[in-house]
Amino acid sequence: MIKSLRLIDFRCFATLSMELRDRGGIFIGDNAQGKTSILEAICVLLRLQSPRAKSMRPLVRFEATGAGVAGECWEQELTIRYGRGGVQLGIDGEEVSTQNQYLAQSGLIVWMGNEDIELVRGSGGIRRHYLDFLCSQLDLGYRRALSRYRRALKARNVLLKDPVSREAELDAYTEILIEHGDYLHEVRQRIVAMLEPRASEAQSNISGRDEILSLQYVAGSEGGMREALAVSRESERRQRQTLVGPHRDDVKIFIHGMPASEFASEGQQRTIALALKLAQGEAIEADAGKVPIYLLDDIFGELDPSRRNALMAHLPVGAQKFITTTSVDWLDGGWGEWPLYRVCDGKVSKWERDNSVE
Ligand SMILES: Nc1ncnc2c1ncn2[C@@H]1O[C@H](COP(=O)(O)OP(=O)(O)OP(=O)(O)O)[C@@H](O)[C@H]1O
Repeated sequence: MIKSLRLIDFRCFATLSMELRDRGGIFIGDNAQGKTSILEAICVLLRLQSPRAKSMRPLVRFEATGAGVAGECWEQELTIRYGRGGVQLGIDGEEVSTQNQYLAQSGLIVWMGNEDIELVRGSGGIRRHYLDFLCSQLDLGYRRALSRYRRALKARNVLLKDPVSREAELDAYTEILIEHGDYLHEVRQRIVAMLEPRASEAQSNISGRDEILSLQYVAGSEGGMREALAVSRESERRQRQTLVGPHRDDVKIFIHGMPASEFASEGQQRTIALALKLAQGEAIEADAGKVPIYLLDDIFGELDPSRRNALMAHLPVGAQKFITTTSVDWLDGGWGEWPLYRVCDGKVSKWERDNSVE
């Protein structure tokens, strides 16, 4: 659970300091007021990663030179400072030297956003990103393996493009790809196997129908990295790039045995995306033994009332959940027990219930 959040020069917030409740809360406001930025800050604080920025730089308030995020999470004080000297991480006032050390203690999350529909109809890269975010929360070695794999892949592709053959160097990078590629493959395969039954059940629950969802992990390195690289050696020389490995993995999604990207309606695709995220939360709980925090960024507008209510009913009761929305009308008066906040122009105040029909 996150008990408090403090921001300095983060996105549109010059400063923000707020206590958070165990249940979570609903942040209500017009567009471009700062709602998503609050959820983003929680995501950064817990996972050192923003769902919409590749680096920390865009998170710094326009006029400022650095940004800070801090909060009490699972009884520890987490701090992140970002400025000219880079990123500084702290837990309970002690500086933490590596991101992995910080992430091992920080906390787990599920992010749900409007763009999640791309999990179903977008490219394989989007599904790999979804898997990477989940796998790195469940496997401590995953992030390191992924970053070493990516670096070796990049270097190897440069060598393959070089007209001068540099076999010894190529072989050295091949070994790194094999070591980390097989590791990534094993973790992804295990996690997809955990996801499938959970996603399938969530799909039936949210749709309220017998919609059969199935997943298939398609490895980009059939038969293991060493064999796959040996088989593709001639083709990769011709095409001048590494053709096999986890960077080519995908997760195929089927509804009633048919590819969901081609056969599912938009509403079904949104439901599948939600089911994948609910499955993510359950997999985290089963594997890590911790209930993740759920961050739901403005997803209710696109769902019909029955799917909205089904989603609310299937979010784990004991989990802390933070939701952003432009209006609470869809809650249908069911907001009685939710802490409600108004977000306006980079400031947060208590939502006055009398305003709820604005
Ligand atoms: N680095 C930054 N510094 C200052 N302001 C920023 C920065 N990055 C984004 N903003 C601005 O912060 C404001 C709030 O953005 P945010 O995405 O949090 O809004 P929101 O309330 O979630 O809006 P919506 O409902 O449209 O999703 C926007 O006006 C955005 O342009």
